[in-house]
Amino acid sequence: MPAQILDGRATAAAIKDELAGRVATLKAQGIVPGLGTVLVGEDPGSQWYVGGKHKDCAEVGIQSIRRDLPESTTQEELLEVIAELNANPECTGYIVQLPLPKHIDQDVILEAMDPAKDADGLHPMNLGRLVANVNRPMVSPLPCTPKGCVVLLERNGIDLSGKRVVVVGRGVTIGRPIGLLLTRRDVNATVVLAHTGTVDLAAELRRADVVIAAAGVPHMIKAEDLKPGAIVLDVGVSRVDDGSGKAVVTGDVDPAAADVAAWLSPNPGGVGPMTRAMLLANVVEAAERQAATTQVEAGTA
Ligand SMILES: Nc1nc(=O)c2c([nH]1)NC[C@@H]1CN(c3ccc(C(=O)N[C@@H](CCC(=O)O)C(=O)O)cc3)C=[N+]21
Repeated sequence: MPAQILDGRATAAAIKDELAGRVATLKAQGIVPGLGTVLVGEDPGSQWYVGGKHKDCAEVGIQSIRRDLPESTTQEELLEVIAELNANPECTGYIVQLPLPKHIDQDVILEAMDPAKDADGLHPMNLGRLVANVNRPMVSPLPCTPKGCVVLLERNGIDLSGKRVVVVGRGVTIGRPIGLLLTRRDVNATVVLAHTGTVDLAAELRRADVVIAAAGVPHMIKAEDLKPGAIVLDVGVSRVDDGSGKAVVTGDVDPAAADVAAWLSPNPGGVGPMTRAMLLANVVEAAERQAATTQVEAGTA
């Protein structure tokens, strides 16, 4: 029996409907959530992602603020834009689209953001709160892609308690943080973090109840490496030539995995839309935190 599909588009659409209601509640309290995006350079993929975020915002009633800067922007100039968004009251949360050009130090930029406005959950303070396990919606944001993976499984009724999860890839946006979410008591999975230095990845994959493929290597996860009945999340995104000179989005998982897995998140159509929905959720949560603080200060809580 072919794998059941973890439909990220449908799950994200349901979440966006719920968020639209929360945005309306905030607006009734006089708070308008606003997402800022900072894009440096002209990479078509990055431009497409940023455009998508603004469309998503419009759909749920979040205002959006866009800062598109040329490739030649210096680190100092970018830091000025960060300072402006930190101070801008209309911007309740923002993201800096990654990757940044090579002449800019990503860590310096992320650290300069106001952690309370970090819609991606990638500020070192917020990642630190995740490590310290003090990270709850009313405290600070979670990174969007890891959160999107966990919510996609949850909303499809998949319980990870006691399951052996193999994460492939150690990048900061997914591979590194996701194990911290999956090993919380409320999720309760056991996690192996595999990477390019892993000896015999196939052996690790064969023992995995759940595979989270986030390496960014097209079709590296083969059907024959999977345990029959595995749950497979295809997170990696690559753009490859389809043979006619057209670039198509390709995941890390060979499509033949659908014959072996019990559940499969397709790519596109799986974790990507969930990442976008979680960004919106982070913006709404940040505005809700702001609303709660304002009420406490006004003595109306
Ligand atoms: N600061 C920052 N935050 C990010 O969250 C971030 C980033 N930088 N840099 C790039 C990666 C990648 N990423 C995706 C978001 C949505 C889809 C997505 O929605 N994809 C659709 C369509 C794919 C297509 O057709 O191109 C899908 O999977 O169905 C994919 C990938 C966010 N990232």
